[in-house]
Amino acid sequence: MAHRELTSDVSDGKDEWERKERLVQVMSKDPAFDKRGREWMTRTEKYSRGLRMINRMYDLENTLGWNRQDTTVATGLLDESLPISLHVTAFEPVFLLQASPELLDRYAALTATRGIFGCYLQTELGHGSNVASLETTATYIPGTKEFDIHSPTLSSSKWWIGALGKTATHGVVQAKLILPGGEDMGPHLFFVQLRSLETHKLLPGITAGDIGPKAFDGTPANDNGFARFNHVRIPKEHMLSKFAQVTDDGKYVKPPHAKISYGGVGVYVFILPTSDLTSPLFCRRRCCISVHRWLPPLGGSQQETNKQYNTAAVIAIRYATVRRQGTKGHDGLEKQVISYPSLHTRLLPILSRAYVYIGMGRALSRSFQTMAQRLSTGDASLLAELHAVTSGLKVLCTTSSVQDLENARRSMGGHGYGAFSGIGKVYADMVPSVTYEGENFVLDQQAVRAALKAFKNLFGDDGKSRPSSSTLQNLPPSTYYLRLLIDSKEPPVLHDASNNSHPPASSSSSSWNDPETLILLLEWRAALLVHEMAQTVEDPDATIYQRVSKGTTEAFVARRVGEMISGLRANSELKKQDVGVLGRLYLLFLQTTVESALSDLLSFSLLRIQNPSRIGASRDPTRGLRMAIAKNCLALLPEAIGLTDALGFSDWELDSALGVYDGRVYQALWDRAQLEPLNAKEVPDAYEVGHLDSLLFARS
Ligand SMILES: Cc1cc2nc3c(=O)[nH]c(=O)nc-3n(C[C@H](O)[C@H](O)[C@H](O)COP(=O)(O)OP(=O)(O)OC[C@H]3O[C@@H](n4cnc5c(N)ncnc54)[C@H](O)[C@@H]3O)c2cc1C
Repeated sequence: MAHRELTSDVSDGKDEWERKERLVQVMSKDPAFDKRGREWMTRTEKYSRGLRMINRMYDLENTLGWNRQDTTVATGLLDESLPISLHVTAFEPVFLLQASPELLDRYAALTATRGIFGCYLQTELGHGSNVASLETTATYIPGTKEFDIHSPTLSSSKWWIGALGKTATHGVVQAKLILPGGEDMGPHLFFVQLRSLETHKLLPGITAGDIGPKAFDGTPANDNGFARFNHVRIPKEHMLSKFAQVTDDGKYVKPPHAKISYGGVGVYVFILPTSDLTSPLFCRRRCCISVHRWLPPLGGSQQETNKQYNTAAVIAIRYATVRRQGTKGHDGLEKQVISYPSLHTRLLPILSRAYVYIGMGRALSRSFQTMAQRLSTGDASLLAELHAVTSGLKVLCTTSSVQDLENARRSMGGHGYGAFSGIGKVYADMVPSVTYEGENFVLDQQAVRAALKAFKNLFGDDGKSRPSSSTLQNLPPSTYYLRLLIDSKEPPVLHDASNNSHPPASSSSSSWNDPETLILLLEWRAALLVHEMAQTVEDPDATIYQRVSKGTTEAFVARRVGEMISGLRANSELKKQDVGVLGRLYLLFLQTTVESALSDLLSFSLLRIQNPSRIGASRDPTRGLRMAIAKNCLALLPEAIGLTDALGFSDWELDSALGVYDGRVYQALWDRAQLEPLNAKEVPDAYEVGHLDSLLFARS
């Protein structure tokens, strides 16, 4: 595989690839970004190191003349969650898009130059997903034209807020707006100064700090924090009032549209009236930010995001290729562990997902651009579609990446458990992604709600209406699968899954290698799941929400993968051989997605038992699929290293003894173990002070 051409393709073009190479050259040699020895640092040292890295990055921006995109990519190259990311991805966009012109005049420039450093304070000790029940209050006082920000209870303490613990000087606070007459208008956003710009001390009335270490010691350089407000006064202008406002005498001014939404560059912020806080729309801002982080090219390049996912594939496949274990062959060498089917059938699907999510990011990026253009002309018609898509994708991407990281780690045996494998740290940092920016099980409900709404729009509340042909033609990508439920002759009859006219799959081996068959199967599964949900919505079974969310999102993704496969043929930048390899990889994605959907496919009788009357033959209707996966993995095996190299990681970025480019993993492990502080002294201090001494003595 000619991975250089592919690298450029994966990196969103040659220019992006060259940008990344240029930045890696600089950063990997700069002592500020030296990763050696960080395993031994305390939490406090890691936090300080994080701040040093941010400072150095902006020094480099100035001295080397980096543009904003260079700095964004450089930030993405750092494999650490740093307080700056909250300033850039959460605080700044919300502030810029929702602050009044007067507030922008005073603070926009300071925000851009980090004269002030922000965080986003929504979650409280007592409430996360249920934003409508947040307790922090912002009471308007007409006499002084101020808001009084107050935390009335312990459970109203802001909690989990990234960069709040020790770093941020300002924050956007989500608080219930209380009018002078005591009327509660529900959560609104307020711009609050937290710390002095001279001394960095907390302002009067504010109690704040770091919430402490996180599970698996994840994101140690990020100071997720708590805060309580004791009647803190802020000027009236500090309400983020581009849309909803309060008049000087304390009257509420509603946003101009019932569900006003606003799109910005890179991150999309959606503002809703308070009555909508629990509606599906409320989640938009959060899930779109998630997708921004999770689907690579949305921010402009592959380097800045999602590399955690790709990291798992690269490290595990490189290691499995050099690791030998088992009986010796004719060449006198033990087998490469990647040659074991139980290993490569685990790892190659991870690689296929890494590639597919890069392509998905690109597709979604284009959709966001279209939406932004339409929004600028007042056309909000794409919002609901993108909301549906991003809700489901956030769940799908984060859930699968966390699982894949752990699978990749386990594939490396004992060495996978060592910190030097590089995967444990990534896992620890990534595992909360299933919780923040929309808890996945809560977001499932958003995806389901959107699917049910589309179903009802087509078939009516009773499921008996017949959609017009123009409605069908205009089905958006997120619900394209619903077309399958239409019987053109006898409207609105839904196909019976046992009807011979469908489903599309016969289980011959060729059909399992046909992308269109696999896509259709996934679309049928989505359509039947949504139909099932619509019939049983009053009495849902234990897992229907998760299955509908997953099923509909996977149908959407599968159709996009079909487009990626067609697009390969038209891609003149790629060599013919690479087109073939990528086609196989995408096919593997579809095959393994179908395999993971088998319980649904079998539930809906979408697969028929083979040779029902023949004794001695396989009766398993899924065997053909699993055989096709096994063969496809074998065919891809020689390409695995080329495909991982094409993801374009340097050793500095990976920071993994097991994933080193030259394959000298034992040397790398050995060298790193020598750095262990316990090894600094032949006889440890514990012996000198008597602990070890008495332990050994007791044994003898
Ligand atoms: C690393 C990290 C960084 C974060 N950074 C920030 C930040 O910068 N700013 C900020 O404001 N917040 C931040 N958060 C908080 C985050 O947004 C919340 O944790 C998240 O919204 C989930 O809320 P919760 O933790 O209260 O969980 P809960 O809402 O209490 O959920 C607990 C369980 O209940 C289930 N559940 C809840 N509601 C429903 C429902 N309606 N239906 C079915 N099941 C339900 C959930 O699925 C979950 O299993 C961060 C969190 C983490 C872990």
